[in-house]
Amino acid sequence: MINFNYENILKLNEIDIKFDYKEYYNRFLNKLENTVGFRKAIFEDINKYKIEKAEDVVVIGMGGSILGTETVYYALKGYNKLNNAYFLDNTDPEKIVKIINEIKDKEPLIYVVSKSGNTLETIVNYNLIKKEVKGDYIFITNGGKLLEEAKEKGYYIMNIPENVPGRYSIFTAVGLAPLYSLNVNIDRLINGAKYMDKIFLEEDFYKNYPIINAIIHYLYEKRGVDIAVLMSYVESLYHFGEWFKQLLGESLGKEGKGITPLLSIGAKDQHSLLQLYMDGKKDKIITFLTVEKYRDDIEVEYNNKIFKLSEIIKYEQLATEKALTNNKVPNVKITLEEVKEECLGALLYMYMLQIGFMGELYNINAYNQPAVEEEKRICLEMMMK
Ligand SMILES: O=P(O)(O)OC[C@H]1O[C@H](O)[C@H](O)[C@@H](O)[C@@H]1O
Repeated sequence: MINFNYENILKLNEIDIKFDYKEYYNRFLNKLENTVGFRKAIFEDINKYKIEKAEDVVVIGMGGSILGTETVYYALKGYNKLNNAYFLDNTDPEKIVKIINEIKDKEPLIYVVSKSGNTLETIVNYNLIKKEVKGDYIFITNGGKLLEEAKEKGYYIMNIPENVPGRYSIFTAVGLAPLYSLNVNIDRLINGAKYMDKIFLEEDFYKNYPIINAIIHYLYEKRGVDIAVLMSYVESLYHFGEWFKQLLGESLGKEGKGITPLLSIGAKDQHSLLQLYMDGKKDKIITFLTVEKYRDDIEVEYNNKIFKLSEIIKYEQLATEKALTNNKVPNVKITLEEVKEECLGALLYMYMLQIGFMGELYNINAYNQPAVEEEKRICLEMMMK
């Protein structure tokens, strides 16, 4: 289903991964049992999220309230029989007006997703949709202006467990309800997370993917390697990168600490950023994201030899990995069997566990984001002058 390979880290032998992690691990398990709910969420009865399916589904949200849903939808779109999704996840007028023009003659199912219920962009986009589009509404929110609106209008309301932070909430109503409406098999998504949970409980540290990847990144960051490059050789996982960016950046970027996420797509970025990775500052660790099997393939001739395109991109990934290792650039590799619900569920949950555990290693709160409030205050003062 999913494999994590860190042989190149062992080859470089620059860090001692025989790290005494048990105290941190037990503290993390305890936190997941008693204060942070994203692990408990995967064991909930998910039938409560199966509200209805719809040909056209609008999702209005920001950050953790929409990035996970986009990740799964765009990864599967075109291969699974999915319904039409329209994501209002920004305030770019060109993007939003285009979407409104696409849906104004349809009668979509509209999800308004916001844990706080007070996010500016989500309220603004809801106000636009309310004015321009006829449809049925489902609100997924715990409070604020949007909960008041939903109650006043009598809309269907779903809540998010208070102890599940937004960027860790894909396996709650936030992701599962809209994905069900879009015809994603959410049972298989959760099964993938449960598969990863078994790996997370693995006593053998060297097989515990999220823990060992956390320790590798932590020990390398201590050596000044504080940029985590996610280099995906699967373009349909582009939105996973956007989700990963928020999870890593917002969870660990505190108290002057943090690791900077940097997204790359292979093979393209071999022609744009590889020079920097190979011969620039040695401050990056590369995570390759690959698949055993692409869902499409085609034969092509090169230098009088016939290849499958999947063979070529795999040679390119392996060559990049080898060149980086030769140049002592640390790198690890995650390989999905293929892009399907189970593998996506396992991947998303692996990173929640990895980054949550890194919060334990750094002894910081990986679940809040106090620093984002200042911008909101300044923006509101400017807008309401
Ligand atoms: O779900 P909401 O309350 O609307 O929050 C949406 C997003 O905005 C906040 O400002 C935080 O930066 C994110 O962690 C959060 O996911």
